[in-house]
Amino acid sequence: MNINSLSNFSATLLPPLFSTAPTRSNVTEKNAIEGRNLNFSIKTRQAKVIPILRDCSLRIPCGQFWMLLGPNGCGKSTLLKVLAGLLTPTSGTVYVQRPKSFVFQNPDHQVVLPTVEADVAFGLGKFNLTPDKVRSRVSRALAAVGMSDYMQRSVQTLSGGQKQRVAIAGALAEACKVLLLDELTTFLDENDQVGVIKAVRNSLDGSEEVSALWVTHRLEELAYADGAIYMEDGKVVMHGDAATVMNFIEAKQSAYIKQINS
Ligand SMILES: Nc1ncnc2c1ncn2[C@@H]1O[C@H](COP(=O)(O)OP(=O)(O)OP(=O)(O)O)[C@@H](O)[C@H]1O
Repeated sequence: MNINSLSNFSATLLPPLFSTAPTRSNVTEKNAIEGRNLNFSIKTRQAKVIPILRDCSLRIPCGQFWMLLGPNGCGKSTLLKVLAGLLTPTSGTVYVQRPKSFVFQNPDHQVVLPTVEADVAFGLGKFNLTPDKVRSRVSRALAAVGMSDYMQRSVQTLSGGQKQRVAIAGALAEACKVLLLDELTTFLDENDQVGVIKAVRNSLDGSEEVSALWVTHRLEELAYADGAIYMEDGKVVMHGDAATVMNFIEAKQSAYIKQINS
């Protein structure tokens, strides 16, 4: 069943995760990402305030691969952009380990240089590294995403999934601690979907330092995750280990099917 069918089905609200806002002194060092009581609203031209995120709290431990799920329009991308610092929350507080990197849904917005090697090396210009160090970082990052054999390839000849993996390698080469990944598999065929998701899993498994939050509406992708957050209507309604969240969503699906059949 498509997860979008559940959007109007009632959800259990969680008790608050935190009693205080995260600051440099009270943030849990073992967490890569913490958001507390995040609200985000937009104002229309008629000055009407529309809430998009409502009191969202979340906590993602270091070194883990988490997914953010929920029906279309529930606020997943908005929450990810708030965590990335691309949007400022109306209220609430955010802590995300640095350096962090946001990988877009459309790799053509991110993979821009002529060859794979040049593209992955692009972000390293600011570090003043020797050519040998640059090459070594690029090789390691491409190995982590299973793209070592593509170093000299023209990016124009890559599939969508391979471009996504190059974009992820670019973030890894810069020693990013947190990857924020926005619906990377939406436009990919099944092979490329699995390739990209395994590339992220592999890059985390090879380093305890990297954590990732992956936005998706494909329930089957939860099989690759350590933990997950399920949202509806701008709210976080469930978070925890991947199996618990999977059970929660499946129970909602069963209850929904029963309801429409009764
Ligand atoms: N700048 C904006 N102006 C008006 N509405 C917005 C704006 N940004 C987001 N929204 C609305 O906020 C809600 C959440 O959008 P968001 O893109 O975060 O959802 P999503 O869960 O990522 O959706 P999808 O799965 O379809 O990508 C949607 O109803 C969207 O139309």
